Amino acid sequence: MTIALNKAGKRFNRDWIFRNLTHQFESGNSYAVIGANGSGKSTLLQAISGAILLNEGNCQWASASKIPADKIYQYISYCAPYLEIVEEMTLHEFLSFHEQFKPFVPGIGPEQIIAEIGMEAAQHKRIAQFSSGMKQRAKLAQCIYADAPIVLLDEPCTNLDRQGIELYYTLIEKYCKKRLVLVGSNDETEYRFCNNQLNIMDYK
Ligand SMILES: Nc1ncnc2c1ncn2[C@@H]1O[C@H](COP(=O)(O)OP(=O)(O)OP(=O)(O)O)[C@@H](O)[C@H]1O
Repeated sequence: MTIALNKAGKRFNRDWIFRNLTHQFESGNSYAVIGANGSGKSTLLQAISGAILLNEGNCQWASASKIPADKIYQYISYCAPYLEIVEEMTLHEFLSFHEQFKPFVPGIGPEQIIAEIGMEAAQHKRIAQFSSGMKQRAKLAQCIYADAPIVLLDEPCTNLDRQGIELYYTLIEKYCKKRLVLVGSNDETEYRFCNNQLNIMDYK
């Protein structure tokens, strides 16, 4: 999988968030998108996901052949604080529901995921009753266990305690090595495994 940004630019009203951004991202690599609060990390991840349009330049996605923009969501798994989860469901229901749209990595189902993320005791509790750290574990699980070649993680350790952060590293190590991973963050804890860095401040 490759993602190629070519002279990409995004503005909201008259404010350019980034401009003239040319960069190639490849499977088997992990990229930290860094920069101060409000610099445009989430905006860039959303543009790469195809959720928002660029104002100049382009983003091209390719596997064996070019992937059209309206199909790229099938190849992407996304975890971010601004993405909601269905809180009326229990964790088990939520994972089973999600699996119908995007299958999990082969051989893994909701039960095994719940065991691996250490949430057996909470699996039949409504997500609305979860703590913020438990919700984040559920979001990470839904994202990382999905069998998608591109993994976009925006502030992935939000609300996680030390054990939650260890779990995050374990999931990255176990399931993300061959994928294309982008982490939007200004906290090194979240992106210390990344072998590439892109500072959004360089594209102002
Ligand atoms: N829909 C929108 N309409 C107008 N401005 C927006 C919109 N979304 C984001 N912005 C602005 O774009 C800029 C970049 O925001 P973005 O959320 O991408 O930053 P960030 O680097 O992810 O920040 P943080 O580290 O705080 O999460 C900010 O000034 C923000 O106010």
